[in-house]
Amino acid sequence: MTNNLQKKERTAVSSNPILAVENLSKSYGDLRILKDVSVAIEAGDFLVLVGPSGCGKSTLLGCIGGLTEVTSGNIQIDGQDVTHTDPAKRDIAMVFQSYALFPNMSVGDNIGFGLEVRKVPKAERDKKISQVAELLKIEPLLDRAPAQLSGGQRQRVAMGRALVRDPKLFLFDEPLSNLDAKLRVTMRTEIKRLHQRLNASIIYVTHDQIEAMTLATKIVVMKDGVIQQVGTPREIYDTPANIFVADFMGSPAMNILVADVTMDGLMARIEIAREDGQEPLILYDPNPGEGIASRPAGALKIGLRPEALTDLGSRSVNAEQQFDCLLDVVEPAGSDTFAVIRLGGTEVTARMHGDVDVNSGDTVPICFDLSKISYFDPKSGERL
Ligand SMILES: Nc1ncnc2c1ncn2[C@@H]1O[C@H](COP(=O)(O)OP(=O)(O)OP(=O)(O)O)[C@@H](O)[C@H]1O
Repeated sequence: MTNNLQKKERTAVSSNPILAVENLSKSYGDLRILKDVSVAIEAGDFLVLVGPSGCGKSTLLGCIGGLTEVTSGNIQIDGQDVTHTDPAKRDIAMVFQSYALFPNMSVGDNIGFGLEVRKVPKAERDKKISQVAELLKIEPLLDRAPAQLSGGQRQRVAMGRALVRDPKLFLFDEPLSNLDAKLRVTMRTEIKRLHQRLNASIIYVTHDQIEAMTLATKIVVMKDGVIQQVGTPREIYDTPANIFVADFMGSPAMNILVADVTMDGLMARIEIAREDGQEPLILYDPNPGEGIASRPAGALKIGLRPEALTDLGSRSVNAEQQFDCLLDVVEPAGSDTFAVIRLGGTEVTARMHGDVDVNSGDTVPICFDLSKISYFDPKSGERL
């Protein structure tokens, strides 16, 4: 049962997908880069592939785009098998990190190039170019050369070149990574707005988990060429499939600590060791779920997001689950203040309101909100 559930969580099954990748593997010699990857999206989905550097995101995108030949498996776009189809015949448009604009062509010609290659008549081409330029707010730039543009403007032109084609599928490979932090956030919002307006089907690669959370309708988390979890941003954040996902998605990361978990009536009693001979922390989870209720008592790993450890009076916390904790380090971050506490043999992060007056070395009451606690197998790291 658990295995089936996990399997279901790790593949996205869809009845009428615009893209379906089935059992895809890619190797270079003996090096297995993608291992039996299956994923599908509906038209209008914004799928973000996220994972650490080298996990195979770009390779997967390359296979979908036809730039990388697959070793085994199958790729369908809108019901057509394109596994071995030439990239130009897949009805997709790609936007890369490097933008790859033609330096000797004007912005307008860059945007229209794909249409010209497809022998679209000039009048129709010009109409589409100006529509896209209006959409991206780059009309005044159409006669300029790429060298005369800022990074953000180049990024828009690269997007314009993709948008003008109106393809079945857009592929984006880290399109914002060359931009400075502020512009990244602005462009992120613009891409999201564009997606909402056009309802385009997008596959987007990033190693930035905030970009993934903010843009995606569906996230695929990868590690070492294997899909770890497929889900909405909320599912991935609230119910990570394993400790890797829990740790990778969210900033600061989810606190993972060792605890002794026993059933006490219908509640789970969670005992967390403290340092310096202090009494252990005893917490109660009223809704531990069948997976925990039916397990023998023993040590588990539990996951609590920083916002589940908070100051009194903030958010909806149960004041009964409140303990004095020594704040090792306090890090004010404007709207939030983060505090590091030593618990369960590790350092955990509490997220407090930015206006609480606390300093490193203070001992203050911290409330534990267990409504979104995660339990993980201590050996495999899988969600229980
Ligand atoms: N042509 C190739 N020959 C051999 N190994 C390759 C080749 N292309 C990619 N790799 C390896 O495949 C793995 C996955 O690379 P890929 O670019 O897909 O990762 P990624 O998740 O997109 O990483 P990043 O976020 O750093 O771009 C890496 O270990 C890389 O070294």
